[in-house]
Amino acid sequence: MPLPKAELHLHIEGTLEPELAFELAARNGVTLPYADTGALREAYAFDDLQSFLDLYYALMAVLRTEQDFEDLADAYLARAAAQGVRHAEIFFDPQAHLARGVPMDTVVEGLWRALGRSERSHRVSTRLILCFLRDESAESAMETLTAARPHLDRITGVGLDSAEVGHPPAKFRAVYEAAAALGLRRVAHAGEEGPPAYVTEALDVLGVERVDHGLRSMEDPALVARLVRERVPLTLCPLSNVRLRTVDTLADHPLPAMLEAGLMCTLNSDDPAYFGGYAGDTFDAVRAVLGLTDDRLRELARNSFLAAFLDDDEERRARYLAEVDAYVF
Ligand SMILES: Nc1ncnc2[nH]cnc12
Ligand SMILES: [Zn+2]
Repeated sequence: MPLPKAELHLHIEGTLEPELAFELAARNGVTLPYADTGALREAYAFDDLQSFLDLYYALMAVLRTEQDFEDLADAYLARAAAQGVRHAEIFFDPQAHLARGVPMDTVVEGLWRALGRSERSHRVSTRLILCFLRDESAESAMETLTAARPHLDRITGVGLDSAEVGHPPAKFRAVYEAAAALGLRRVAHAGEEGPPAYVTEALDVLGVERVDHGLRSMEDPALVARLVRERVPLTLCPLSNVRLRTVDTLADHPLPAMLEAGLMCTLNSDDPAYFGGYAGDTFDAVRAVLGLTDDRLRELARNSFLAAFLDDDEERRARYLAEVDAYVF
């Protein structure tokens, strides 16, 4: 039985496995520029974040109907459950779909068809987090939030993703203020490829409660001290960092140093269909390669539930934490 855990950094579009991509392409009459799943997998050799994003956005062409989004989310939840995920906070990128003529309604309601029954079908509780694309304009982000207004009963928070460098968090001050006024929780990618100053800005200007990645915080000792002091959760994604070449190899990943420094780290899979592993695979990999002790793995699992947006269901959080404490490695 795998260690119980929460997944807090997961792009649902990044769970699109090649097999499902071809199935949806056939269903929707979309022609993919790859002969088969093997040829598509061969394209998964990335130089950096942008080279990944180019393929990630291109493959979304197969996602058209509510059924497609439901199937995508259902496939993810089944895989996650098999790897010990008990709670998943799932990002989605509505602007990438709106730009292709797929309405917000189709995306949110399609995802919700899977998420709304996930506790029964997979024993996984869920939250949905709407991400703004930071390489689009601040006005577009605000329009997206407005388009999401009728669906806020399904949406727990907002996030910020896509190409980081050159798109500092402060660009999105107004939309984060509007999101906070609507009662939405706030997270943002920062310090993945961008500098530590973006992490500080995400905290101070956007008011984020968790930092997605935050890897480059390690370059700034004063920032590390602050993150430790304020117990800011970082949603780390080591397999993603290797595939996008922010670290050379998994053995070079700063996770052990980050834990040693007292940072509140969590382990996540980011875009598992592209980066070679889901949540359980990620735990297995860091255990094998970085030699983390059972106590450290338990700490990472506990952190994931402590950092989850479960404030409206503390009983559930306590149950999940008890499952972690009772786990025998
Ligand atoms: N790792 C990542 N960084 C930024 N934007 C993303 N969108 C999907 N995956 C992402
Ligand atoms: Zn991400």
